[in-house]
Amino acid sequence: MTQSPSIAVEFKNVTKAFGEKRVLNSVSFRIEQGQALCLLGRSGTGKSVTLKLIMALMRPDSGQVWVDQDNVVGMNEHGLSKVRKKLGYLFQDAALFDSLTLYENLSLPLQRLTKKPKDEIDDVVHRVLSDVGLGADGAKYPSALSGGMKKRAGLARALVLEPKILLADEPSSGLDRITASEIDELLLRRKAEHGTALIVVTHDIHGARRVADRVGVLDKGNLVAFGSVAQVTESENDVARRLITE
Ligand SMILES: Nc1ncnc2c1ncn2[C@@H]1O[C@H](COP(=O)(O)OP(=O)(O)OP(=O)(O)O)[C@@H](O)[C@H]1O
Repeated sequence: MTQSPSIAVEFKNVTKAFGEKRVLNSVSFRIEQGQALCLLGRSGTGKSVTLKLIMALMRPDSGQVWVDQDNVVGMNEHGLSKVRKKLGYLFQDAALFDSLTLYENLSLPLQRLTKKPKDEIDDVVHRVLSDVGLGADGAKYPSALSGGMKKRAGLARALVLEPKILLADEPSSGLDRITASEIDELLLRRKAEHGTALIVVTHDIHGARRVADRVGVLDKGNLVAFGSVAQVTESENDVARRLITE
């Protein structure tokens, strides 16, 4: 089976349970290349599980998970490592090695996963660091960074391999409103300048309203609303409407 070339991520009737608890119940949605999806929902509704299914860190019980041109369900490790090169992840804790400088944290994946020579790696790392406003901070260790700087460093780490699709799990959690807006700006700029698709799990409705082309609301295992901010604001589903207009 082939997939439309413009698809970034598509779920087709994805179901996932842990024991008796059905976390996702036949969930289907599609996000195109260059679009931003914000996933909203109360705590424990399967938002992080959705990201893990996209990364193929988990398998669904049934259904298909398409990433770009491939259904990752049932794919072997060789295929998955190719697909994962298209994905960047911004984790809640930024996932930086504390014993390495920022520069070393960013150059490591380039050394491991590409054949780029050292001077090219230097160029890429400097460019990505300055893209996120940390151009002068490459020699610092993560412990010397503020919360907002750490998030930006995590974003730089996620972008250094130039992914087509960026997954972000609560990129603005723990940040003040202004710093959170700066992260949103960086995400939007990445989308505009590189056509990167964004899938952002967030509790920050303010940010979601600015960033999202599409909003998906998960509740009790179901995708209860999916559409533009305006469409979800008019949704017949109470939870979705309340979440987006909070
Ligand atoms: N590996 C696992 N084993 C068992 N249960 C799990 C596992 N991963 C997630 N769950 C359960 O699945 C449900 C959804 O978890 P998930 O982390 O996706 O929630 P979430 O919507 O991201 O919540 P939050 O907003 O609090 O981060 C929770 O009940 C969680 O306990």
